[in-house]
Amino acid sequence: MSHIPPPLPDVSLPDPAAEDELLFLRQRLHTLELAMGILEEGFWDWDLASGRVWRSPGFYRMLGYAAEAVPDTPEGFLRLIHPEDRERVARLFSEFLQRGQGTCVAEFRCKLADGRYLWVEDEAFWVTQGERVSPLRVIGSLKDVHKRKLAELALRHKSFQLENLNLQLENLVRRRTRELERANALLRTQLAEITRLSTHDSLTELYNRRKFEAVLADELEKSGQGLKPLCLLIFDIDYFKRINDQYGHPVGDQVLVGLARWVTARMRQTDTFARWGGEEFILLLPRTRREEAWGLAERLREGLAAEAFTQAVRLTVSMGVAQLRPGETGESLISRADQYLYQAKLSRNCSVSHP
Ligand SMILES: Nc1nc2c(ncn2[C@@H]2O[C@H](COP(=O)(O)OP(=O)(O)OP(=O)(O)O)[C@@H](O)[C@H]2O)c(=O)[nH]1
Repeated sequence: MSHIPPPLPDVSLPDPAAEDELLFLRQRLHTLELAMGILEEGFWDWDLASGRVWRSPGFYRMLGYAAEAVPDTPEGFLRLIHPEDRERVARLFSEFLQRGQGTCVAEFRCKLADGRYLWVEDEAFWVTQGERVSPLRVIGSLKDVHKRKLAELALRHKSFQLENLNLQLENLVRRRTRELERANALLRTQLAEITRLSTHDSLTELYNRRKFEAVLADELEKSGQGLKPLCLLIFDIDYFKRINDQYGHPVGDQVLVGLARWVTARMRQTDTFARWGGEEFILLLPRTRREEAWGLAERLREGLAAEAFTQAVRLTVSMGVAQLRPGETGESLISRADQYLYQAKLSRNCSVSHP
């Protein structure tokens, strides 16, 4: 190994004890020099008085330079530090020098002889000698931390990527949740609308025939199949076709809506009002005798005839009124009221009822 120095030449001293001590010291120094030659780590020793830096063989081996290729000054080494790290390291080192004691550790990239860069860790110490208070030298070690540093950087990069992915994922989840909430709200609205349409007439917003029949079945039960009075009133607008023909279908629609609102406003809470079809409407009057139902039919008929609907449209209605007979079915009750309506239609603008 060319870097291992030969032992120092023997120098004879007159005092045998001093000679023994010198021999012992020479051997230790030689051991130290051998160790320096073997160690992988690099060592350096800066003598502040001369300004020169000594570096160990391991130092040059690590960086691949011949000893004479790196000037033996701190600046000579500073030039090998990666430009992106140089200022930081120089600042750290200068602060350390100003402190005049302690240690300083820095990690940076160092340029190798083949042009590549190696991550190293440089640790510097102040050295005082003997009784002297002011330090004379600064020494340090240089370690190859390239693999560890690359793994650390790769890990940092991965964790950065992960954080980014996490953020993207969170954003995606937030966006999807918002979309789902919107879709759910839309579905709820649509479902409510479908439910409403299954029970309501879309033009007048009254109950439709289906819902009315369900209510009728309930009320039949409640009436004890006719033991308690229950009346049904069917009415139909007279000559409604003429209104459509004269004012147009949209006005006809508005008239139907106006009539529905007008009657609804005059109903009792227990009554059920529905559009039976076309310009035909139906009213269910629980706990109501035929005479009362008849009175109501007449009041509605007269009131409607006196009312001016949209575009001052005037109309009359014909009514059929029937009270549930004991044991009678809902179908039969409707059919009877319809027959009375048919009879009313013979003269129009009147109500017909039979016991
Ligand atoms: N605008 C509008 N017209 C409707 C609607 N449903 C049914 N009609 C109309 O109602 C009219 C019913 O005509 P008809 O059955 O001849 O009865 P009418 O003209 O009222 O005569 P009578 O009932 O015999 O007095 C038709 O012209 C239908 O087009 C609706 O939702 N909107």
